[in-house]
Amino acid sequence: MVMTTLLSKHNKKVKEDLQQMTESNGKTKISVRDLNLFYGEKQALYSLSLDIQEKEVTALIGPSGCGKSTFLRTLNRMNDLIDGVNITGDITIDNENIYQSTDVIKLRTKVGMVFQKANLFPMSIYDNVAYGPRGQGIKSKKELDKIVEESLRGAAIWDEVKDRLKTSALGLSGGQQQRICIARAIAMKPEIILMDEPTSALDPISTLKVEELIADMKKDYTIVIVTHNMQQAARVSDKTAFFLNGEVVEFDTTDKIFSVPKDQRTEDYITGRFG
Ligand SMILES: Nc1ncnc2c1ncn2[C@@H]1O[C@H](COP(=O)(O)OP(=O)(O)OP(=O)(O)O)[C@@H](O)[C@H]1O
Repeated sequence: MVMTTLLSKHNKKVKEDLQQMTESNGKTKISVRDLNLFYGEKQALYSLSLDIQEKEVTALIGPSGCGKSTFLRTLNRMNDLIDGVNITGDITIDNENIYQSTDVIKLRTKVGMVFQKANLFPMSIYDNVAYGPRGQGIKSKKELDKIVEESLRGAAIWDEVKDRLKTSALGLSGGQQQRICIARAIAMKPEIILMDEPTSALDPISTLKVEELIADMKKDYTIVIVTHNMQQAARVSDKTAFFLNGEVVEFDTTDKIFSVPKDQRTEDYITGRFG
């Protein structure tokens, strides 16, 4: 009963947040054209083409193994770290082809990432958030204090941790750790944040908090999120791409995907007939 009330309150808040936010400004932030990806001989992505709009939340859904995480990782060239990966096609961010430019560090600063499991360092909350900015050469305590506070506020966790910034981040709950990971990403001042099933290891209450946070964050960031949770995609995203066997079967507004999908396979998936 308590959970039902919480959920309906949460759904209402997320919906209100979404409504309050101005309609997308219609600017394409990420443009993908004819993208193919091979792990050695094995093809994992087939001729993907889609445009991701600035300051929108785009959800990637589909059954296990259909290529969602692989695609997500192409957006900040994380697949470059895997031996034998071969990519053809184009991805441009702000009209710059990210596979032609060699500055991968700059790219990963602009395109931050939050993983399925919180992966904090065994150090204090403060040092976790300050880690990236320090790596960029910021030494002034005053400046770092400001970045840490702003990032923790941006990740909606400042009030919970402001009195224990110097204690170990690993002492926090899973949900809090995930929000620190989001703060750590924000501290790098990215424009795009990729999230790979960010709530799959979290309990329902922490999940709600992260979802509210995502809805709030899209005023500042372009967010691409992989999720297995269809309700989550419906709640937090503006656009949804349905992946199947390495292809994008359908990409449209989330409302349309969940109410009037064009492709029978999308309908079968979202109604739980397979997956
Ligand atoms: N490092 C890798 N080397 C070889 N094959 C890989 C590698 N990573 C993923 N694959 C394969 O690529 C395909 C797509 O995997 P991917 O993890 O992108 O799917 P997914 O939709 O994110 O799955 P899930 O929902 O289970 O996380 C799968 O067949 C997978 O086995």
